Amino acid sequence: MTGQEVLVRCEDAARTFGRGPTAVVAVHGATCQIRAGDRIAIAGPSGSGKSTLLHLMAALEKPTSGQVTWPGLSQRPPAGAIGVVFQGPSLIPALTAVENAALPLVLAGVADSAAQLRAAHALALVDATDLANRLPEELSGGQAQRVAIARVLALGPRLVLADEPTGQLDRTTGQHIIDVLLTAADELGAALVVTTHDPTVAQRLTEQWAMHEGRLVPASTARPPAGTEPRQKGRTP
Ligand SMILES: Nc1ncnc2c1ncn2[C@@H]1O[C@H](COP(=O)(O)OP(=O)(O)OP(=O)(O)O)[C@@H](O)[C@H]1O
Repeated sequence: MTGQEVLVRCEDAARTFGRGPTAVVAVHGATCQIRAGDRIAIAGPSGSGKSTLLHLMAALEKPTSGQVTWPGLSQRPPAGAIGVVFQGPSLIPALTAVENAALPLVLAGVADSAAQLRAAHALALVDATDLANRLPEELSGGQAQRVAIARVLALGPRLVLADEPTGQLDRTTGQHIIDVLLTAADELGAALVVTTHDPTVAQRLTEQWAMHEGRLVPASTARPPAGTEPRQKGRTP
């Protein structure tokens, strides 16, 4: 088990939007790392910088100061190795669930038949095999979110970053989505980071971090990550 391998390292990474008096510091210098096998919740109110921090980790945003590196991933910034699940599932309406899940693979140049097979496997991981031939309009919010998660899993990511994946769902469905993410991360051997407003969602992850006005608050480790070595003291945050 590569429990100590660092997948993402943020060193004093900050992101400011705009300039001058109207500039918004979305993330003040954040220092943290995500390791293989981690199960981390990042909680915080709306506007506290959770999405921006996730985007920095996913290389969707560049830090305005400090740096983000991916020591355990072969490509920098990593392509495909980091999967991002967004709050709204944003499936393509004209494509079936399996076609949606296969789309990133097809766009990456994987042959259609192989992409469909991998997509079908990913749908099975999220318990959505029976939804494969449905169009997005025929799916409930929770079902659509499971398909969106399958779309990410089909790429075989080493790290899954889920940005408020339960934000638009009722509590029971939201908890099911967390079950699905945890099971799929275990099956894939991927690390998992989930941002949330909901403390009951945050408690489902092994480790809880928090954002407050753009600052990452030190972690409280609820329990040691399953299958990994005990954490070293002084880990940040
Ligand atoms: N592209 C952008 N341009 C300008 N300001 C932005 C941009 N993205 C985020 N911000 C600002 O940065 C701050 C942090 O936003 P962010 O979306 O990271 O917070 P959040 O905690 O994820 O919020 P939510 O839970 O509502 O999604 C907010 O004040 C937001 O308005």
